[in-house]
This record gives sequence, C-alpha cells and structure tokens, in this order.
Amino acid sequence: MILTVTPNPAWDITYSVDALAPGRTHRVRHVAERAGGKGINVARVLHRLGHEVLVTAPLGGATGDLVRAGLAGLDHSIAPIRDSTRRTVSVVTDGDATLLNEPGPALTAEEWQGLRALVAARLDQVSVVVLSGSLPRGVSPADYADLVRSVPRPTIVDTSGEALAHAASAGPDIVKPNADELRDLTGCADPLRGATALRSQGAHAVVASLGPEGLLAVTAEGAFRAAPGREVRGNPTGAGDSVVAALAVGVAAGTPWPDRLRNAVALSAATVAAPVAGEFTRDEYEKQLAAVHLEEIPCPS
Ligand SMILES: O=P(O)(O)OC[C@@]1(O)O[C@H](CO)[C@@H](O)[C@@H]1O
Repeated sequence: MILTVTPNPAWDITYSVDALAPGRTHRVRHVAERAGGKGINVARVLHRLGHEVLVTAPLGGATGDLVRAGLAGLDHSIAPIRDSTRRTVSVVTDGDATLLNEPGPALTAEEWQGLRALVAARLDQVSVVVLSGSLPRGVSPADYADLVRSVPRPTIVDTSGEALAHAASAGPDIVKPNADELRDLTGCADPLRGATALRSQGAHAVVASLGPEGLLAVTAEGAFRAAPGREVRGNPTGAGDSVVAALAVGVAAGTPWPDRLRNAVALSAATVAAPVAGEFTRDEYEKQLAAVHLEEIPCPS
C-alpha cells in the first residue's frame, strides 16, 4: 500500500473562464468542486491506476466535512482538528491555471501529533510514503523534517520553500520541486544545477517538474530529461501530483529511473488533458507514454 500525507488539505474549486483579466468581472463557464490538496490528488491518481492507497490528513469544520465526504471510495484515516480546513480556487483558461490558495488552519502541537500517530499506526502495511503539499500554520519545517526522518520507508516529498529545504536534509528518497520552487530555494536559474545543489543537501534523488518541457531528474543512476512528445492543452493543476503518483509506483515496484520518468511524464501530460486535478484517461496516458522523449544527460561537476 502507498500512504499519502496531506498536511494542509483543501476543498478545491475549479472555475473555467474564457480569459482572466485582473480588475474585471468574470462569468464562470463551469465550476468543479472536490476534495483536494496535493497528497489527496496523488491518492486519487494511484487509486485510478489500481493501486492500494491510504489517505492521511487533518480535517476540521464544515469544509473538513466536505473534504471527508469527497474521499468516499478512497481508504482514509483522518486526524480531527478544531479549525476549519481551507479552500483553494483554480481559475482555468485555455491551457493555463491561476491558483488562489487559502493558508488554511493552524494546527496545535497535539493535532500534529495526532496526524503523526495515524501515519505511524499504519506503517507496517505501507511500502512507500508520499508527503505532499504546503504545511499548515503551527507546523514548523523542522517538525516536518522530523516526520520525514521518522518514516522507515521510502519517502517522496513534494513541497516548497523552507519546508522543502528541511525535508531534503532529512534524506528522503525523492523530492519533487517545480522549476520556480527549485530556483527560489537554490538561487540557480539552471534547473540541472539547482537539482544537483538540492540533492547535495540530502535527498537521494531530485525530480524537477518543468511544465510543458517535462521533467529533469538527478539520481544515483545518473541525470535524465524526459519530455512529452504530444502537445497537450488543458488544466495544468495537479500535473505535478500525477508525477508524484507515477514516481511512487516506480519506487514501490523498483522500476529503473528511465521508465519511472517516462511514466511520470505521460501521466502528468494525460492529467493536463483532463478538466480537473487528479483525473486522466487511460487512452491519453497510453498515447503519451508511446511519445515520451527520454535522454540521459551529463551531471554537472
Ligand atoms: O497550497 P499547496 O498545498 O501547495 O497546494 C494545494 C493545491 O493547489 O495543489 C493541488 C495541485 O497540485 C491543488 O489541488 C491544491 O489545492
């Protein structure tokens, strides 16, 4: 089983509009609402792929009740919290998404320990742990690194800023920043240099998502670039979560890096083609998989 931890889950609202213009009134063409937060999206993708998955998250208030109801069909273990779970809004135009993410509740030390206890209680059934998304207020990057360190299983971390820096130093198997997160953290404009610098801080592998250009990975088996071979337009929200889901499957199965990356790029591109985060069709996934370009590249010295 793959266990996902979503420290700051959300009720995700997706608005589709023709074009986005700040300061103007927008008539929304379509609204989609669902349980979200990165780890929950990862779990949904894993479930669609046929993998056994367990969602863990803190939830509270009326929004937390909505998220809990939205997890029907996914095995989940929830830490109750006093404050209300957040909402996130994704405004989607043709091929682009603008995100408005509320900060979410502050967790007390007891509530964070409650979440950690849920994770610990199920570890004996788990092959890979995915920790994904932002940290709630009240949880320090050091607390987060401590959680990563405490998990005696392969771990994949997708977060940003100080939380990413601390998590990387806790020695996870993979960290997956996007290009902006990598540049902000390492100060390197070149993602290859950035990924190499982040890996030297302790992560065993760094997989950077580069938007339409695909993925760049620096691993113990070498450095690779993987790019989609078929153009996709749609909603990029959740594309990174599909990358993480594919990497988790690859880690669980012990798949070699080039195949992990091919699967990750194809699944991510298929997710962009679907209207809401965490969705994809098998048909698009398979077409994308057949078209991925993968190359091994020299590691910078
Ligand atoms: O605020 P975070 O935790 O960084 O990201 C949350 C979020 O924007 O990420 C997902 C897409 O990856 C959305 O479904 C979700 O609401």
